[in-house]
Amino acid sequence: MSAQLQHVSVLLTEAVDALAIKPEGIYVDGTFGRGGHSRAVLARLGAGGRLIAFDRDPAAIAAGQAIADPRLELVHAPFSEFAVVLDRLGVSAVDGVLLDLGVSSPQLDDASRGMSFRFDAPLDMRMDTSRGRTVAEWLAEASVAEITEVIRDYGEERFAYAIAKAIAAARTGGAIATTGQLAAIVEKAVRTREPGQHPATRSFQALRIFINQELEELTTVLPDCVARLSEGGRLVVISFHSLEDRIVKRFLRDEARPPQLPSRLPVRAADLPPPRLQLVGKAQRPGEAEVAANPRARSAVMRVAERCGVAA
Ligand SMILES: C[S@@+](CC[C@H](N)C(=O)[O-])C[C@H]1O[C@@H](n2cnc3c(N)ncnc32)[C@H](O)[C@@H]1O
Repeated sequence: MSAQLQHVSVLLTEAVDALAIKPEGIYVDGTFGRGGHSRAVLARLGAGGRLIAFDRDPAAIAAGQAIADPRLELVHAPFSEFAVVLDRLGVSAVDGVLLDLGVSSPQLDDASRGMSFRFDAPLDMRMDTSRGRTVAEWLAEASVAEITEVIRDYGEERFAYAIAKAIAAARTGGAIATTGQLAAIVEKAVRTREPGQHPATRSFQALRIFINQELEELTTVLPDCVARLSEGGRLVVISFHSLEDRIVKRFLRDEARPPQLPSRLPVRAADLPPPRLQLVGKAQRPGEAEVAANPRARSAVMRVAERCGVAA
């Protein structure tokens, strides 16, 4: 791997500590990336432990082949297939799940992935390059209303409609095939610049989240993780933007809330199912030293919860 295409794991020690690893346990790393967290989990597992690591990016799975460890099972699949994959592997319960969401540095820094406006490259943005539509393909067909909705909802971009109209106007003259073309179109349509931020930042983030269905993936996997955690098992989630963190925060809060008694029905609190999770500590953010060493860590937020007693 070239020095440029490495990934520095965020909250590495904190996340692995939060998993409270039992040496003989079964763990899932839902986002293998370049395996920084996975290696640290393996280092704490005993000979009988097991780690199942997912990544939807074939390049991540290929990089992981370098780890020759019989305790590690690498799975090329989106983590929304968590339950199906665990069934296929004959695993009914696990002792911990880690999700380190979003994209890896190699995905952002490899120009050919088309995720960044820093390079001029084919407009792709898929994490899983083996399937699905590229952003260029989607932009060729989407309506102005659809493009507006994506850029507004996933990029929280004020100028979403102006950008969508500019995209629709530009494509009449030929396909928008490269990151450079898209960045130039967005730059002209955005009327007020945010200090220290490229005008295309929000639009690129929005299109990446949309094309990879990142929020749907997260919404699908969270309940499946809880359903498969053994008693005392930990769920550790690191998010990188407010849309993801909001989903994680609300999900954990709702799962940890004591059941609400219906006011007019004759139901006793003891008859209601207990909460499935309890929160472990508060949301944790990287310290100044970590952010100084790895600026991509600056927006990270880690939340941890533990599975409560599992009913027999
Ligand atoms: C932030 S990186 C993880 C880095 C990793 N923890 C490490 O230390 O090297 C996120 C990784 O998760 C993968 N990923 C993101 N969403 C995914 C999903 N829904 N299913 C499977 N993999 C996903 C990406 O392809 C990327 O490789």
